[in-house]
Amino acid sequence: MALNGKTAVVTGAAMGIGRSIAELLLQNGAKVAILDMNEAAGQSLVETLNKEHGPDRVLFLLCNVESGEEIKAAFQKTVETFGGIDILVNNAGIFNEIMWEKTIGINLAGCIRGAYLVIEHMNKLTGGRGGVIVNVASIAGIGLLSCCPVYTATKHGVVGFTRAFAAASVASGYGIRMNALCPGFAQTDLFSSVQSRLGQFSNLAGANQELIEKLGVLTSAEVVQGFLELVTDETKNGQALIVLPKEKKYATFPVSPTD
Ligand SMILES: NC(=O)C1=CN([C@@H]2O[C@H](COP(=O)(O)OP(=O)(O)OC[C@H]3O[C@@H](n4cnc5c(N)ncnc54)[C@H](O)[C@@H]3O)[C@@H](O)[C@H]2O)C=CC1
Ligand SMILES: CC/C=C\C[C@H](O)/C=C/C=C\C=C\C=C\C(=O)[C@@H](O)C/C=C\CCC(=O)O
Repeated sequence: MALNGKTAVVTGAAMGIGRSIAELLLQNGAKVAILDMNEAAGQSLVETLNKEHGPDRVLFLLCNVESGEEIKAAFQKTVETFGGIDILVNNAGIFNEIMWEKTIGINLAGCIRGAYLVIEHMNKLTGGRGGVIVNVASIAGIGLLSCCPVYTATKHGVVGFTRAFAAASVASGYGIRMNALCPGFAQTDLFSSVQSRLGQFSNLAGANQELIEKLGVLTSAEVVQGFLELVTDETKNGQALIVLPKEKKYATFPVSPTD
């Protein structure tokens, strides 16, 4: 899929990894709707991006991905403004083992909510032109982080949802691809606040620090290397792309646990 002239929606894009994804899409000729619950940061980013990329290519929409109504309204506004939705990036996420139900509601349910609500705009069976969804998971969606079982569970959930949705979309003829981006640690506000948001297993903060030192820390700009491949390469569907400071690789899964 060539990006020039396409429309993308990126959740949680006012800062961090989502912001870098929105910037990359704009640099490649797409129009971008930035959805976020941080209005001040979102508005300020749009002003900056309008100056860099010219007017009428970027839109900020206040949206909490915990609300299906707000996501639905944001998608509708995007369609009215840009004429459709070709790309959805479910990026909004939090790290909070204390408020663990909220973590599930945003990281996993938010991603499912976005995907199910964008189907009506993309589904080829109902007049849509198809599209691609990228879910920002984590390598905690492939391996484990013992200091944060809930965060790990949400990201494993996102990877499982991605693989099953991708297969279901092919089997149903929707024309919608879905892939997961699985970065290691990245220097963002979420990463900086981890220590204060560990809950039940905050005693394992030291082990986590050792893992951070072993794996290294990415910049947001490095994280999004590989993102373009998941969007543009039409052969990529149901894939989980791991991004670490020194390598990028696709996760491999057993064909079937019963084989
Ligand atoms: N920073 C890291 O080490 C890694 C982060 N990730 C994932 O990347 C994604 C982005 O994380 P970061 O950029 O690090 O976080 P961040 O905290 O820097 O940015 C997150 C953005 O999402 C927005 N947001 C949070 N909750 C929201 C909600 N309910 N509705 C709408 N917007 C909401 C925030 O306002 C913020 O603009 C998350 O899904 C995270 O789990 C994955 C791997 C590594
Ligand atoms: C603390 C969370 C910070 C940012 C969130 C984020 O999504 C980043 C995750 C980055 C790393 C995930 C690491 C996964 C590691 C593995 O897969 C394990 O196999 C590594 C082996 C042992 C770790 C044991 C432990 O966690 O104590």
